[in-house]
Amino acid sequence: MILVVGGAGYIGSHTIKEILSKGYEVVVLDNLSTGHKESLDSRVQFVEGNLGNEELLDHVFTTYSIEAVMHFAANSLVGESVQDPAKYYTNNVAATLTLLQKMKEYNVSNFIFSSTAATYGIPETTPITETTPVAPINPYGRSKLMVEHMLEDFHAAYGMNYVALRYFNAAGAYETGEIGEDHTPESHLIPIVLQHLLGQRGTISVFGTDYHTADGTCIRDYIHVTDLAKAHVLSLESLLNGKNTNAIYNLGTGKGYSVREIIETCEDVTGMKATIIEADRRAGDPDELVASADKIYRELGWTPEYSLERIIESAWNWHRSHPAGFKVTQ
Ligand SMILES: NC(=O)c1ccc[n+]([C@@H]2O[C@H](COP(=O)([O-])OP(=O)(O)OC[C@H]3O[C@@H](n4cnc5c(N)ncnc54)[C@H](O)[C@@H]3O)[C@@H](O)[C@H]2O)c1
Ligand SMILES: O=c1ccn([C@@H]2O[C@H](COP(=O)(O)OP(=O)(O)O[C@H]3O[C@H](CO)[C@@H](O)[C@H](O)[C@H]3O)[C@@H](O)[C@H]2O)c(=O)[nH]1
Repeated sequence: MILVVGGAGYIGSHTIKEILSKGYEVVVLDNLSTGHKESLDSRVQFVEGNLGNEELLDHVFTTYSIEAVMHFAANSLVGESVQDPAKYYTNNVAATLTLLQKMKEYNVSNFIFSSTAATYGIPETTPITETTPVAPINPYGRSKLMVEHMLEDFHAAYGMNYVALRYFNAAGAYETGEIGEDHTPESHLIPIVLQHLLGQRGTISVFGTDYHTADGTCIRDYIHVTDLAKAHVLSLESLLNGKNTNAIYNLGTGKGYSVREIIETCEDVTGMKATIIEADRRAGDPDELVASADKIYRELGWTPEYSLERIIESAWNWHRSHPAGFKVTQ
């Protein structure tokens, strides 16, 4: 059985679909702080509660025969992490340490971790490889890097095997449209643009038009959530079959798109016109973040399948059919 911590969230719920399709059983631990019970596949077992709760973890590890843990649970708003770093170090670092200690106690030694491109901070070169120096510039990125360091040390000292996946910008929705992204507040560009086109937001603010990029707006690498999910399954199998014991991989497409290009592609996909406002830069946004995902291709054969158009089409399918997110009953 695979324990998916944070499985009621956006990326976790999509990854569960892929894990189940490979025949594994899943138990989810989630406190529903940002996740949605409605996003959970009916085949999973669900335990509601906090991952930092030792008694609850005792219950989970004694009730289920866990062979690996996937850990998606975290707070992940960069701005909030600057305002309230204690929340980030408590939930993303301290609670994760409790989980790792319990895994050690119960001899569960396979761990897959949701890390982030935010560990690189403002990189000097592009595309970013796993050997590009890490230098996070906010508490969110630092909290993720701290867990990566813990994993390195737990691997060396206790034989904990892990894969840390540094996601670039997760986007899109499940192909059937039954689950998708539903964050409150929503901070991510693509859902914001689509919500605007659905009439749910008056305008879109473009944060900064004087970056060192061709059109002056920030460039990011948008990766479909199902492509991310498939990388998790390959990582899981590489741990279970002993091919991997400790690895860090970037997960991106290798293609960068500017904020303006994203808005234009949303307009093309929907056939609608957006109203934009050129706003100030958002603190802590690097000019350009584009991944080299060669390492995971070489080692695990992973390659992303979704183009930007298909990412946005899938997101549009979700937002149109669920204008209020999971609050709508189908
Ligand atoms: N969305 C992105 O673009 C992106 C990019 C890089 C990294 N990440 C990382 O990927 C992971 C998943 O991101 P997401 O967008 O799916 O986030 P999300 O907020 O949708 O999902 C997180 C889930 O964890 C749960 N959770 C949080 N704290 C918990 C706790 N203490 N105990 C139990 N459950 C808890 C939430 O209820 C939620 O269901 C996060 O770790 C995030 O930092 C996301
Ligand atoms: O209303 C908006 C929202 C965003 N942006 C811009 O759009 C780009 C993408 O922003 P967003 O979708 O918020 O993603 P990122 O800030 O790039 O962060 C995501 O990608 C990171 C890795 O690259 C992860 O670490 C984070 O968790 C994840 O939220 C950035 O240049 C933003 O300034 C706007 O111009 N207007």
